[in-house]
Amino acid sequence: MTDKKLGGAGLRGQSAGETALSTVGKSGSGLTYRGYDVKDLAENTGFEEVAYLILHGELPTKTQLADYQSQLKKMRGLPQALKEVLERIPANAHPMDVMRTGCSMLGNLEPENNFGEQLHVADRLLAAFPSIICYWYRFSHDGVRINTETDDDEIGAHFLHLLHGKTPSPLHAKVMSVSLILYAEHEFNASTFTARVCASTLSDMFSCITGAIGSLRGPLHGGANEAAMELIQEMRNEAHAQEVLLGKLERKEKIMGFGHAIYRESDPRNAIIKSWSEKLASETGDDRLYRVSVACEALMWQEKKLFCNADFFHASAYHYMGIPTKLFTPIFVCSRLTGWAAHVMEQRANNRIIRPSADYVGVELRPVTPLSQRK
Ligand SMILES: CC(=O)SCCNC(=O)CCNC(=O)[C@H](O)C(C)(C)COP(=O)(O)OP(=O)(O)OC[C@H]1O[C@@H](n2cnc3c(N)ncnc32)[C@H](O)[C@@H]1OP(=O)(O)O
Ligand SMILES: O=C([O-])CC(=O)C(=O)O
Repeated sequence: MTDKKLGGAGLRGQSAGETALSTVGKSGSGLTYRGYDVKDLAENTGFEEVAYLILHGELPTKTQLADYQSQLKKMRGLPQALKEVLERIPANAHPMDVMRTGCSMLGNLEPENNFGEQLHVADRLLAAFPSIICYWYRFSHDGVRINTETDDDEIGAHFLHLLHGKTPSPLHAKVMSVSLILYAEHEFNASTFTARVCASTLSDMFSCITGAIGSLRGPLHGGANEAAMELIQEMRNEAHAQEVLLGKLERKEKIMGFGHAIYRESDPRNAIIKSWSEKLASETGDDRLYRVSVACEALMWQEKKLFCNADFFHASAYHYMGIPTKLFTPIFVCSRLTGWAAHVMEQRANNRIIRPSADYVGVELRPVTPLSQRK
């Protein structure tokens, strides 16, 4: 991993624009949002404060935070037409497809009429995304039409409340808040870049976010937290974890939840979610998933110098809170929306259409053979 070549494929190592939103892997600070270290934010703030910071530029005062939370709480309801669409999506649909459709449908019902509405649209999506995914999940899996308007101040607690039908414990509410903070923003990652490319054509916010959801869906990006869960749930103990991983490495399979396009030695979000996963493991009294995850981390470093990215310990943490695996990546959407929307706004504020060039490697110029003569 240390002699990695930058540049070339995947635009790796090339700057594709400027941002004032975050730094990733800058020496001395693993990850910062608008100048604050993510560790500092995870220890000392809640997700709504971070969402406000990312979208507005500064942390809110106490009054601003209270106003923001009460404003978001009022925006959790879903229009009837959107609920009807969600009810028609089958239980075996991919939940990221549900998010994509839900976002797109809301854009039909409540379009962004002009860019002056961009912050309102971001807030609306922030409030509505947990409602969209949980309304669909509870209807398609449990046959119930839930009321999506809870009184929880925090989005993470609200999500768990909708999912489980009861107010979560303080520990679970805290872990959700931390998790949403960790996933909120990450510079020019694939999904954010998708949003910015879409924004650069002067498209609307819903289109930018819908496209970003599509990019996040893949297992090389946001989908890795679900893939990591599928990997660890089969592992009986540490020795079995080693055996499974060595077999995969031997077969040159990718291990989901490891490695990163930018970080070279560690992902600063990992230590944070790992420590919360450990707390959840001791709370539940079943630490198998945590232990096998730690064994995977050690083995991957020993064998390949590959480290856990943000997704790996999220798998066990979410599982310990009773969250179905298929909802892991949609939670990422509920958080990353803040980064996406802020990047869309930043792109719009100093826009030039994003249109790189390509190196042509196809056939030389040739004449068209008339259809009757083609073999
Ligand atoms: C929140 C997030 O989106 S974080 C990322 C989530 N994605 C994953 O966890 C999926 C697994 N990881 C990966 O596929 C990759 O590490 C990525 C997509 C994250 C980064 O890709 P790249 O920048 O191309 O990786 P990088 O250049 O560092 O890879 C170097 C070598 O390590 C290997 N490698 C990288 N990650 C892994 C992995 N998880 N398992 C096995 N081998 C790996 C690559 O195959 C590559 O070897 P090669 O040159 O022989 O093919
Ligand atoms: O930055 C990346 O390439 C992927 C990532 O970790 C994120 O989007 O959080």
